[in-house]
Formats: sequence, structure tokens, C-alpha cells
Amino acid sequence: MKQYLDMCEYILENGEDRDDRTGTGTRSVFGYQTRYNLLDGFPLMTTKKLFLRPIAEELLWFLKGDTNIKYLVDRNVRIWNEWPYENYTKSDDYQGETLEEFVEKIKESDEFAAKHGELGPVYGKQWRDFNGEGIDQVQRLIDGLKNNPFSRRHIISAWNPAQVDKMALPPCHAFLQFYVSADKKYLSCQLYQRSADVFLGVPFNIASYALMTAMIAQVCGYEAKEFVHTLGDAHIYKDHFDVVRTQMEREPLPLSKLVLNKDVTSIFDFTIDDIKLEDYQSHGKLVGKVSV
Ligand SMILES: Nc1nc(=O)c2c([nH]1)NC[C@@H]1CN(c3ccc(C(=O)N[C@@H](CCC(=O)O)C(=O)O)cc3)CN21
Ligand SMILES: O=c1ccn([C@H]2C[C@H](O)[C@@H](COP(=O)(O)O)O2)c(=O)[nH]1
Repeated sequence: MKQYLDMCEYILENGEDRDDRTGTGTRSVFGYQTRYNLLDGFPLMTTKKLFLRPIAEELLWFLKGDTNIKYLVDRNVRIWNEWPYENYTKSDDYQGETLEEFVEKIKESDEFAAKHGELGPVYGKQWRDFNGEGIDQVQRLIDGLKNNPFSRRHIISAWNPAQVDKMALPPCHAFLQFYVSADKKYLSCQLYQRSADVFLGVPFNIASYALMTAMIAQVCGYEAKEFVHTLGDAHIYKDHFDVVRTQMEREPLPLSKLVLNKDVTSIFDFTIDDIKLEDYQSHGKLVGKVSV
């Protein structure tokens, strides 16, 4: 995934240093596009070790229309915990619990999770029930891809101006479009991501949408071809500069292969056991702090 490393280099060399909402500070460029040919292999980063499981669990959580971290916490996926915790520390119920203690309470109590594990109407809600009006964008997408492949309206939007204020974090990967090849063999996907944490978030986002494209392709009778990733504010947090430079010194390795259970015919029927990665090779893990 040389494209990704080239992007890191481009940002470090050409970006402007800016303050940001989290207070960490970033180096950032506006507008950058990378393309991943899914026929070459599955684009899970090879220059640092990642696991597909949390990424796949998060995608299944979106597809369920779920917006409470309990589903993720129950499966030991930690990536969304900081945001409800932030809100909890500001609530009347807060008794000085650490993040770990908070997560333990989410796991143990449905009631606590219902009250404090909600992220608001984030991705899953907008995908499956846009604006709370029963509009299932995923189902419409699937129907459209099957029945009207050459439509230019194969869109999913997580960006909902009427509800962004109610979300713990407004959607970053916000606008998706799909495209069927002229011979009706291949499906491609483009994502517009308004804000991109290039070290932590972007490797997750690439793998997540590559996986989603493969799942949608399977249930619609296509083969996944290309993922086009278009970024708005593409930034590297200051406290990631060193790990990113380390990563840039590493040679990309051959890509892994995604294997989906071929018996699944509805996008809503996939489970984690239907999603397997083969021949994943990577360099060692690289750790960076997540800015909240
Ligand atoms: N600043 C920031 N960056 C993000 O990427 C981000 C947010 N905020 N807020 C919402 C979500 C949460 N995301 C996250 C959060 C944490 C990791 C992370 O820590 N990844 C580790 C592995 C974690 C694990 O496997 O449990 C990594 O090595 O990539 C990744 C994406 C992506 N998003
Ligand atoms: O899927 C995701 C979700 C979030 N991010 C990053 C991008 C930014 O660094 C933060 C969000 O902060 P905003 O101030 O709302 O832009 O999270 C990501 O890269 N991928």
C-alpha cells in the first residue's frame, strides 16, 4: 500500500500546521485521493500490524443500525469507548470511574449501557433509518445495484444536517457512492471522508469500506473492483509524527486475501464468522494515542 505511505509523506512535506478541536495539533492538507485495486488483494495495512476483527465488528454494528457501544464492548472492541466516556464524566451519575471501570459497567448492565453507551444518531442510525424517518439507505442501495446498475444515484449519506448536533461525533466517513462496470461484472466504491486521522482512523476506514464493498458485491452478484478514498482535511496528529516516519521506512508486503462465506445472500445476514482474512503478513504493531 505504497499509495498510503506516499500520502503520509505528502502531508508531512506539504501540510500546514494547525490547531484542532482536540487540542493536539495536526499537520494537514485539504483534498487528497488514493485508489485501492481490490482485485490485487485486500487493503489491510501491511506496514503496521492491524486486526480485521474490530473493523469487521464495527461494520456489522453499523449495518445493524446500532448506535450504542454495548455491542462493541461485549465483543471487546474498544475503538468507540472514549466518546461516551467523555459525556459520562460530565453527567450527574459520574462517580470518578476510570475509562476501564466505565467500560466494565457497560458490559455488566444493560440499563447503564442504555443510559450512557449511546453515541446518538451516528452512522448506523443514518444508514438504516435516516433522520428517524424509516429510510433504509442500505436496502435501497442493494435494490438499486441489483435492478438499476448504471444509476448514478447509488449513494449512502451519513451526513444529516438535521441531526449532527445530536451525535457524539459527526460522521467523518460521510458520503458513499457505488459504481457498476459496463460489463456488469465489477462493483467499485468511492468514499468522501471530511476529516481523516491518517495514522489511526484511515487504515480502519480503508479496510472497512473495502470489506463493505466486497460484502455488497457478493450479495448483488458482482466482484469488488476498486475503492476510491477521497479525503477532505487529511491530517497527521503531532504526536503521531514519529510513528508515521517509522512506518514510512517500512517496505509494503504482499496484500492479504479476504474470504467471505459464499452462502450469505443478504447484506444483513453476515456474521463475524463469515468474514476471514488469509495470508496476512505485516510489520510489527505501531502505537499512537487517539485524540478525543
Ligand atoms: N482522533 C480520532 N481519530 C480516529 O481515527 C477516530 C476518532 N478520533 N473518533 C472516532 C473513531 C474511532 N476510531 C478509532 C479509534 C481508535 C483506533 C485505534 O486505537 N486503533 C489501534 C488498534 C485498536 C484495537 O485494535 O483495539 C490501531 O493500532 O490502529 C482506531 C480507530 C476512528 N475514529
Ligand atoms: O472513521 C473515522 C472517524 C474519525 N476520524 C478522525 C478524524 C479526526 O481526527 C477525528 C474527528 O474529529 P473532527 O473534529 O470531528 O473532525 O476523528 C477518522 O479518521 N476516521
